[in-house]
Amino acid sequence: MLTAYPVHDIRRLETAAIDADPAQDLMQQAAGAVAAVAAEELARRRGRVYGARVLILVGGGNNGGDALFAGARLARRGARVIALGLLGTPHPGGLAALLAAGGRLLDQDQLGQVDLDGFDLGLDGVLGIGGRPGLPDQVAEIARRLDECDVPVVAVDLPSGVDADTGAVPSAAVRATVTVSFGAAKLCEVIEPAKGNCGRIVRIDLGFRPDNAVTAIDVLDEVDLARRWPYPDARSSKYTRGVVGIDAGSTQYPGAGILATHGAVFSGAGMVRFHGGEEARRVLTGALPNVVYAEGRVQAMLYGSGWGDRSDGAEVISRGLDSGLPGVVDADGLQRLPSRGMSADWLLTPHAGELARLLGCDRSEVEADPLTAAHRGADRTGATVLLKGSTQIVAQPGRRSALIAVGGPAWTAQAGSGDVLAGICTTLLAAGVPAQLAGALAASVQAVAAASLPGPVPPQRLAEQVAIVLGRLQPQPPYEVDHEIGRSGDDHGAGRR
Ligand SMILES: NC(=O)C1=CN([C@@H]2O[C@H](COP(=O)(O)OP(=O)(O)OC[C@H]3O[C@@H](n4cnc5c(N)ncnc54)[C@H](O)[C@@H]3O)[C@@H](O)[C@H]2O)[C@@H](O)CC1
Ligand SMILES: Nc1ncnc2c1ncn2[C@@H]1O[C@H](COP(=O)(O)OP(=O)(O)O)[C@@H](O)[C@H]1O
Ligand SMILES: [K+]
Repeated sequence: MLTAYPVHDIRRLETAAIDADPAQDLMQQAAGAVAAVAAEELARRRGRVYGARVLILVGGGNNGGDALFAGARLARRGARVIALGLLGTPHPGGLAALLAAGGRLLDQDQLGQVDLDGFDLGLDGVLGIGGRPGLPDQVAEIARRLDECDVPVVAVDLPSGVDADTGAVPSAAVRATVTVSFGAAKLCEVIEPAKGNCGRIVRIDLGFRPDNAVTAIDVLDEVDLARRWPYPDARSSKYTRGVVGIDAGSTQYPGAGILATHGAVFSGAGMVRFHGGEEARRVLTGALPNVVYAEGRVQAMLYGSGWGDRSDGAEVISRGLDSGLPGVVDADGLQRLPSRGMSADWLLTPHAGELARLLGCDRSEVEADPLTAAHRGADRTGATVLLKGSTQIVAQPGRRSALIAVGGPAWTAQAGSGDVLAGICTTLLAAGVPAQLAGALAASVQAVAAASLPGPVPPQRLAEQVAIVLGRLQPQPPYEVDHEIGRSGDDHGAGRR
């Protein structure tokens, strides 16, 4: 699991690392790492560093200092390095090192002297964690031109212009080929759209020790998925595995109930009770005869997928809340949440458009800053929110931490995937997994299942793949091997030749 932090926590981790070893020179370590990554990039593209043309974009802070010291190292290896001083005064020590190594400094007025197309590599040292999102127009124009000319860019610590704290890209920002990130991961590395500006990420250990910051964002990987999934064991029964109740679909959208049921069954529900319409029942009876239609005990409920304009939706959800059981509200149910507020044990599964409607804002606002939107959704409703999309974020009401699920291929975004996902979420709630972890595990397993396939498949097939992936990931118990059994003792070996 990777943990990402907002800037104020990163500064705190940095201070602790410096206090622990005051003699270390973090800037030189950072510069050394940037130079090494830049050299690798140059070697890959043109065979060697010697003679390469390198442009450094230099801001007025320590980020520019890192870039200048890195540039000095490249200049000492024979690169022709030009630094463009863009914001404020360049770091004096870094500049002196670059000039001593044979590099040059140009200011913005001399930009006309350089042909951006002719550079083999750019180093982005405009802004680091001290940067406010956005770039002044002239800097934005240079960043845009480098991108247009396909000049590879190595970003120092983060791509300048992104919002390091949210992953938003409110206006212009550098698009990096590689980002050399120092110490701890920043939120912009793990949340779209900023994640897309980072390119490949190379993390450099500067001795920062992770801690349990209340604002930390945990990004799950396959190992976490396998470790945290509630696999049944010898003591399990269908009730400990969990009974899922599904009230989804409608005459207009019968498929949603069918797909949600596939999600619940193939993610390992102990039993599924289907409370949706007749059309869906007829299909399910043939496709999944294990599904039960009788009323009875359930341990978690799903509401809302494919409800359309169902008029009694708000009362149905309200009664579900009164029951004290955990529940999932998806799709059309999200517009029918009771005004008295929800419970953090409940999971809402909106995509950006649905969350925008809940918040009364534009979809673009949610897409531009999904982390903030997910937190607002949780605070506004009182429920846990799984915001779906290319970054799948699970936020809880009143908490600034969040979980991010494993990311999947973009083709997962298809009608019906959300219904399957809602069914998987409900299986996990029924098995007793808390809502935030349930949302993150469900979104992760769907993403891993999709990634394990060669290409797009319909959502019911994706649900089946979830079962295959869960089987593959299941940790094997550490069986004691009894070497005596089967060894050729007098009795056992008698019949063998
Ligand atoms: N503190 C440490 O221990 C280390 C810091 N390092 C580097 O230091 C960086 C942080 O340095 P700083 O705190 O100096 O911050 P930055 O280098 O990010 O720059 C901050 C400066 O830019 C200006 N500025 C911010 N946003 C702007 C915008 N949108 N438009 C125009 N000007 C803007 C600010 O007014 C300030 O002068 C890190 O990202 C990293 O690269 C590394 O050397 C490793 C160690
Ligand atoms: N660009 C993307 N890249 C990867 N996964 C995505 C992307 N967009 C959506 N997803 C995922 O695909 C699934 C489809 O969700 P959704 O759009 O809500 O489907 P539906 O419309 O059927 O409800 C979700 O798990 C979501 O997080
Ligand atoms: K930068």
